[in-house]
Amino acid sequence: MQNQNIKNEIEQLREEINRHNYYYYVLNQPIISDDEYDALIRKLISLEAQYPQFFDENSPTQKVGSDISEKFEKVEHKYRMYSLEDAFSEKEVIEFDNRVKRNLDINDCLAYSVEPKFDGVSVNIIYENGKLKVASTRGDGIIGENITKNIKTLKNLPLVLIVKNPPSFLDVQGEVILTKEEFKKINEYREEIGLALFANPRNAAAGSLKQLDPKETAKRNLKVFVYYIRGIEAYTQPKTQTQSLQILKELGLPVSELNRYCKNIQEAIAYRQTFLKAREELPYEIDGMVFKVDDFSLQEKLSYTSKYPKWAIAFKFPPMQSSTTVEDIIFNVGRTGIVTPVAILKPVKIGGVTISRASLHTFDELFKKDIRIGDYVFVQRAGDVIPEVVSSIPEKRNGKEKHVVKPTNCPVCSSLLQEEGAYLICPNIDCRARIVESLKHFVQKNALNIEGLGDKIIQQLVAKKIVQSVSDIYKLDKNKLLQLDRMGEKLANKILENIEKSKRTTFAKFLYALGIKHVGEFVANKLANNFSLEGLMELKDEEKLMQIEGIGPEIAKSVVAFFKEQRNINTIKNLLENISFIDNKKSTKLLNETFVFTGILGIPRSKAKEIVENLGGVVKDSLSKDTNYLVVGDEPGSKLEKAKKLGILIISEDEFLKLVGNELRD
Ligand SMILES: NC(=O)c1ccc[n+]([C@@H]2O[C@H](COP(=O)([O-])OP(=O)(O)OC[C@H]3O[C@@H](n4cnc5c(N)ncnc54)[C@H](O)[C@@H]3O)[C@@H](O)[C@H]2O)c1
Ligand SMILES: [Zn+2]
Repeated sequence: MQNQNIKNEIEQLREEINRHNYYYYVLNQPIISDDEYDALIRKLISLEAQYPQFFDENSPTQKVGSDISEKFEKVEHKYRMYSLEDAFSEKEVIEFDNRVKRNLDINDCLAYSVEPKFDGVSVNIIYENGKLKVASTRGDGIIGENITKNIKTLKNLPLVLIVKNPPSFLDVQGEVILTKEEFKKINEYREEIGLALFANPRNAAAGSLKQLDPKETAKRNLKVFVYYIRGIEAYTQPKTQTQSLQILKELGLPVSELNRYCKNIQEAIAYRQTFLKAREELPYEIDGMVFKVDDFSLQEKLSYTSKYPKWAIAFKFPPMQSSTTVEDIIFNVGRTGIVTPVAILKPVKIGGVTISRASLHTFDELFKKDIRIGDYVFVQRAGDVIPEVVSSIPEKRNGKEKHVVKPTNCPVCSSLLQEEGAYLICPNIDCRARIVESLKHFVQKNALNIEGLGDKIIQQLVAKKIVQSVSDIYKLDKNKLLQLDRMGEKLANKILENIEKSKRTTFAKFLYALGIKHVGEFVANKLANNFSLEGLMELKDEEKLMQIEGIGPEIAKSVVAFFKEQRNINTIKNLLENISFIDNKKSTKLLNETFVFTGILGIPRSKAKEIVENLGGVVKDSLSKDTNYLVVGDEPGSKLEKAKKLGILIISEDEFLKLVGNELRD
């Protein structure tokens, strides 16, 4: 009886996973997040291992998920296409390394080719006598779909190999991907015309690649990276994965710059570690690093399971996306009066952080995305920005979900709200919510950095009318602070000390702290570099502002309007009774010098960038002839070699800090 129950459970799991495979691979519209899917797979793997009597070669644990639709002509692969085994912890990876060594009966270290695991669509591409002949999708691994016409629209893939004697036959595998930016654009467009949104760039890439009309594919700006040579004739035969990647590069095919040969598993793990944060700055998604046993003769000995090579493992990153339910949608009044809908979520862990609210940006977006209270949604976190709701999952509705109604009055001060373009605005400058938000912004780390003045304290200060404008912060004293709940001597002293410290700041930080609409840190720096405070107050129109690169009409308009408002001028004057600027004038120490960074630095990259920009320099992501300095941290990437070739000045982090001098003192 017990066995019957287990069998049922296994079968139900298989059925459920197959259903999700269909949503994911064929429709490109998953209804659960990848981590939920991975959990189902893991559960099934463990049950199947425990109860081998229920083995089934058709189980989704034994086969790659098939993306075969009825839309395209079929192609039989010359070489079978596999998936990859996953690992989620260092322990699992070490186990893998040990298992491989055991199977090979060796004790020495194993060298690996470590490569980014692109989160895209697997494709097989065949060149004959240097010409692109056929391209196909993975399909079920044995038979794929012919997407040659679509692949030919990819701009970074050569149709002809430009080497003197190209191989007579070349069979490669790679990944078609979409940049994060392009993904956003596609979803914005779909939102506009009322189509279901893609949950992530991978699904969007798959949807874009498998368009019946190649012209549609061409519009999507897809890219491909190749990572396997599966067959090559009349050309150098690679003996290792590292050599294969070199040959691919030499043939002019797009190969990732992030691939690296690592002489043992520790080095491989350490290299992957450097991408935990760095991946957020890459223009496309990678969801892990693939470790491949480098030596082909060893690969051959290890061979394959029915689903993946036994010589490779994907060491995944914690996912940045998950799904959860919307428990409520509330209206938040920002410091500029803009009212935004915010989703209150059933708490969910994403990339190690618990998320319980997510922005919905504007009401237009909320309605277009059709997010309802009670909905299941995909939620995404990127870097330090506020998490956002990507899309709802209508398949999971039960009919009890509630639509949101646009408010007519400010939820805080009850003023009648006004429509301004895409925005809904509380026009009351004295609205308590606006003051609270202005204060929160003002004391932020990147603004005037007044630690200790937390949200709860600010709310009390405003509710008790002790503070009614940002400049009132400088009128605070111990007596006033001690009127607040949960305020002790010690905290009060600390806050006053920090307020004192904030009185010396840079002009750029001051401008940013004012909370002018559309003026973030970047624009504040630009303004500070080009204008004095008087200059900004004297602006008659937008023209002068718009001559500055990076400042468009909308920003310019908002800046001019801000300095025209007498209330704001008064606030500035009151603030300047206490605040003075250091480095008020733009430093020209590094004027127009170009910097590129590589490897891990002791200080955050953002900080290094800020320092350079404050001194008039420029930071770029990639090297060119015009680069002046390459700053090298620990474990530098391929940029180091390239810089040597280009004859660029290479300096260490210490040298860099010396070069920028005092700028680091906070
Ligand atoms: N949310 C859902 O409903 C759902 C459903 C099905 C699958 N999925 C997701 O898809 C995963 C399974 O998909 P999969 O079988 O394609 O496996 P995978 O995406 O986890 O890994 C295998 C693939 O990685 C790709 N890859 C990228 N870079 C590579 C490199 N440098 N070298 C080699 N291969 C590289 C290849 O295309 C290969 O096929 C699941 O773990 C899950 O995250 C989600
Ligand atoms: Zn209001």
